[in-house]
Amino acid sequence: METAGRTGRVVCFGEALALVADPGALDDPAAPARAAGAEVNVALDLAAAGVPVSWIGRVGDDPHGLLITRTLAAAGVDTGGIEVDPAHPTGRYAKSLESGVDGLRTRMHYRRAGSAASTAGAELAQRPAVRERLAAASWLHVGGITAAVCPAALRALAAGTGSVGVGARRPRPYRVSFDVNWREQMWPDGDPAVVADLAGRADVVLTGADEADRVFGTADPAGLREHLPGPELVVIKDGAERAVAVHRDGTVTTRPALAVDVVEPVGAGDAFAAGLLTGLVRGEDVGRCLRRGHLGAAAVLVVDGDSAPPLPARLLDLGVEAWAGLRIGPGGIVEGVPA
Ligand SMILES: O=C(O)C(=O)C[C@H](O)[C@H](O)CO
Repeated sequence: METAGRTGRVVCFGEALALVADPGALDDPAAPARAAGAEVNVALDLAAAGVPVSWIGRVGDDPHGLLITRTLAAAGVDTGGIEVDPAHPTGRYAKSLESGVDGLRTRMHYRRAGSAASTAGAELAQRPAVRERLAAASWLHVGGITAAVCPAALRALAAGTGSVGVGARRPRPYRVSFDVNWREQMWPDGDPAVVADLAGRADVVLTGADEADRVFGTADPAGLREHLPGPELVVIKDGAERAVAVHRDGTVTTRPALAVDVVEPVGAGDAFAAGLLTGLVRGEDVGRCLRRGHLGAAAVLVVDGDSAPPLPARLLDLGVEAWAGLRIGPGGIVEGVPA
């Protein structure tokens, strides 16, 4: 994928959330927390992999907004495109582990209604700090949560005024990656049309197999391509099994996932996206990019936070059998240590 003459910079746009450590403190706007939110996670994971990245969006003029901005900056993410909203708080969320029929599962508790992110309007796309960053970017990364929380801002980007936006005239000076991130509860009418439309305008689409079924009516690679003829690459993540990339000409690249002793899964999809983008930004072949996605996801699956640096890049070069023999746990590689 050519992004010649550009800096390799990725711009991530979405909702920042404060991940509050104690669910009982979720209503406290100063509760101890970590930086989270899908595109914030992607930005942190990209920065950890050494990819130049900016995060743009709105945070509240409150301790959590400051924490998120400082966390991003400390990780090396460009924060010059962040807007501070004096009138609305930063969104918050907490997670708890609860037992379900198939064992322990994560439950997420949100305080995001009326958040600073949700007030980002059409003017966001026109702000000089945003236009400058997009003008210099190789990639814009957004997703279905952005579409639900910041619809006006994303619509403006999708309108593609001039040379910037999800729907800007092609060839655009940068690629757009779109993570479907379907959240049923965020779409009261249950209609996935907006998300499907945005995905169709992107260059690279990431989707879980289950959400592909829900949003496009199929997770079958060929069938999905009929719904998404435009993107260069459609990546279907099939849980702990594999990731499948369907190229525009219909050819398919598949890479198995790693065996992982999962601690907590939130953020793994974002880490997969960051890994994939890391490879794509660097012009690597798609199989290697999928492996980078798995290495990123595995690193987040074994921590209770929502972002983490990817596992060592030397694992990318393992043969098929050595890769299949790896098992990753909280301390790193549990089985199948390569020489
Ligand atoms: O699940 C959601 O709706 C969120 O916005 C949280 C995201 O999953 C995010 O990745 C958590 O850090």
